[in-house]
Amino acid sequence: MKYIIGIGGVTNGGKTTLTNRLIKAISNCCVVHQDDFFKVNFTIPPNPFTCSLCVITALDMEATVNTVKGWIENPVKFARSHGVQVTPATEMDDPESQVHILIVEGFLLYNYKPLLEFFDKSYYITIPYEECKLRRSTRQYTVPDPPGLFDGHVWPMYLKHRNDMENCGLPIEYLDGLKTKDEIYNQVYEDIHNTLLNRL
Ligand SMILES: Nc1ncnc2c1ncn2[C@@H]1O[C@H](COP(=O)(O)OP(=O)(O)O)[C@@H](O)[C@H]1O
Ligand SMILES: NC(=O)c1ccc[n+]([C@@H]2O[C@H](COP(=O)(O)O)[C@@H](O)[C@H]2O)c1
Repeated sequence: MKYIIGIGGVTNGGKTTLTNRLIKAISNCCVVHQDDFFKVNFTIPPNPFTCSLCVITALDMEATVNTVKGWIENPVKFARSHGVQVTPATEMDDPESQVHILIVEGFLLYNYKPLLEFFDKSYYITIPYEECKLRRSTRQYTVPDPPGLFDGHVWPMYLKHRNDMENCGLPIEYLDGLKTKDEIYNQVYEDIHNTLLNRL
């Protein structure tokens, strides 16, 4: 069995934090980080007024989809090539009975149609404006945000994409990013167990 879980959400909502805890706790679990598919030149500081950083065209989404397809084709090979240990299958095991999970994590997961069909679960972390601005102001990106980027580009783009996403047709499960890291992790871990892993 193969399941793909989306952890989407606002920048600095806690996607990476949650993902890192889940991959440690779940066996045979690989991850794809959308941030690894940026095709933007990060040596130039973004201009708050002409910035095109937080948009889908800043990302190589085709490559993201191909990476997901690579995992679907052979999760064991994918795991090995990404340094993830897989539980050894015995000769008696039916290969289909082994569970493999892929987490796809990123801020624009549900805004690219060709990716949508792959998700078995679609989580989305939200935090309010003030908290997001505060967390982003202390985050160390390759190129620091220039003054005005958050209000001029990052937050308006988030609102636009979130609005667009609501019509994507997926049953999105919203997570309150103001809860503690433990609370969010426990909520998602239990939900994954109850809805996916206990199906077997
Ligand atoms: N539930 C939480 N409560 C408070 N701070 C959090 C929580 N989750 C994450 N953080 C903090 O917010 C910042 C961004 O977290 P991160 O997981 O990198 O977010 P994202 O991947 O969504 O951009 C980090 O400093 C992290 O420690
Ligand atoms: N300035 C940089 O070096 C840089 C690099 C990669 C992503 N980003 C930002 O990261 C955000 C998405 O990633 P997070 O959801 O992990 O914050 C986007 O808002 C984008 O602006 C910035």
